[in-house]
Amino acid sequence: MKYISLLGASGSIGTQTLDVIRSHPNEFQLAAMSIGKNIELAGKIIKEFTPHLVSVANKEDCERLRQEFGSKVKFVYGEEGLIEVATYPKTDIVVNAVVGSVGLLPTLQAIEAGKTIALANKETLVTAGHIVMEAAQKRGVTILPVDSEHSAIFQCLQGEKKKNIEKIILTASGGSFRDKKREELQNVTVEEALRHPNWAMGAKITIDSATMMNKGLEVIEAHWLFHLPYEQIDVLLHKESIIHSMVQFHDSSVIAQLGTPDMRVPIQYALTYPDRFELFGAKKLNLAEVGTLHFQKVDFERYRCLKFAYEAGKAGGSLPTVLNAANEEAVAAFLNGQISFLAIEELIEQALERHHAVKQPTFDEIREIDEETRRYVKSLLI
Ligand SMILES: NC(=O)C1=CN([C@@H]2O[C@H](COP(=O)(O)OP(=O)(O)OC[C@H]3O[C@@H](n4cnc5c(N)ncnc54)[C@H](OP(=O)(O)O)[C@@H]3O)[C@@H](O)[C@H]2O)C=CC1
Ligand SMILES: CC(=O)[C@@H](O)[C@H](O)COP(=O)(O)O
Ligand SMILES: [Mn+2]
Repeated sequence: MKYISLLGASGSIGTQTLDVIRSHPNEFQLAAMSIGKNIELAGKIIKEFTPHLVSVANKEDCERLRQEFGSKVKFVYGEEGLIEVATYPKTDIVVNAVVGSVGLLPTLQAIEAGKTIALANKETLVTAGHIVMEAAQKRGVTILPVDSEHSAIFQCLQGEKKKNIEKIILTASGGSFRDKKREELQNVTVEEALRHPNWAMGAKITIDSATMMNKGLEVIEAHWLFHLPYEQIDVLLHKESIIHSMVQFHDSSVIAQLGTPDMRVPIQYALTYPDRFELFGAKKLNLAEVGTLHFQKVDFERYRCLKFAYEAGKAGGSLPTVLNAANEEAVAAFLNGQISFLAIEELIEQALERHHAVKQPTFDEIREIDEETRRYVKSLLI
């Protein structure tokens, strides 16, 4: 039996992780979980999975749940609550499926506690990759990728030597506006931006896919996970999201991982690794039915956020922290109807341009820069 702590249980990755746990009751048990504000769903999950420990975002919701469930479950809240879930003694694997850089501290604490990490929360590695990877290495902790592209690369690299890699190729769907030219993006709506062609995901990542910042964050995530320089990380447009990513080796052989778009595959792989279990209800890939796959070079002027991410990643230091924090605030402002779609990239560009980079930021410096960047972007909205 593997005991699981699930951070972000009420989200898109969180609920799909619960699907995986539900279908393998003899292998997995939900020991602890966190949700943000979705108390109604929290109640349902508690009744079905009976975790021992539950964290919510605020004190009021924590009190409400205590009254409803009594002392059968321990309820905690806020950042301390997230840390308690991430370090729960009985837990073997922490699935980090919260959205945003709020995932950083619980990840670091889980590493300190020696937990295996199944990481969906890409913002953690973008904002503080050097700290997270160093901590994991020192503590001998494994970080298993959940993001579909990184899981694909991880699967392609099983049994391979790093020295033989020519490059990795992250595939990108192009997001909701992949068929639109840049000049057609002036007046696009939130509703249109939230219609991803291939994946049903949380709101923030769906907007990131539309701006292609998602791919930018993934490039930085791949740099840290696979210890590769940015020159060995390529992005290729592939609108069907059937090839989840590929590795090209020096002998010119290319290994790809394919499948119908279903996040339960990489989630389950992280939980069963190095084994594989049956994935109940999965739609098996039938290439004869699919017929044709499409590929296209990325235009960095069309997708400026991807360019910013490569630049910030290569420059390193505190720039990825600024990129991430500015993006989180800009996307939230777009989702709230405060700014236009194209203003997202303008705000990020402004935040990056004014920042005086710190070379090897400490955890405290990252926190400070993250908060300061958010204040700056918010000040531009007024
Ligand atoms: N969805 C997908 O298919 C994929 C997602 N990812 C990555 O996985 C992560 C999660 O994405 P996704 O599941 O789509 O996101 P969702 O928005 O669907 O879910 C986010 C989860 O985080 C919780 N949460 C949000 N803010 C806070 C906070 N301040 N404190 C504590 N909990 C919080 C939410 O709680 P509540 O809703 O209760 O408020 C929810 O449980 C992201 O980093 C994303 O980039 C990567 C690959 C694919
Ligand atoms: C499912 C997943 O991993 C997402 O990150 C997905 O990659 C989004 O698709 P695009 O960013 O390629 O549009
Ligand atoms: Mn992805």
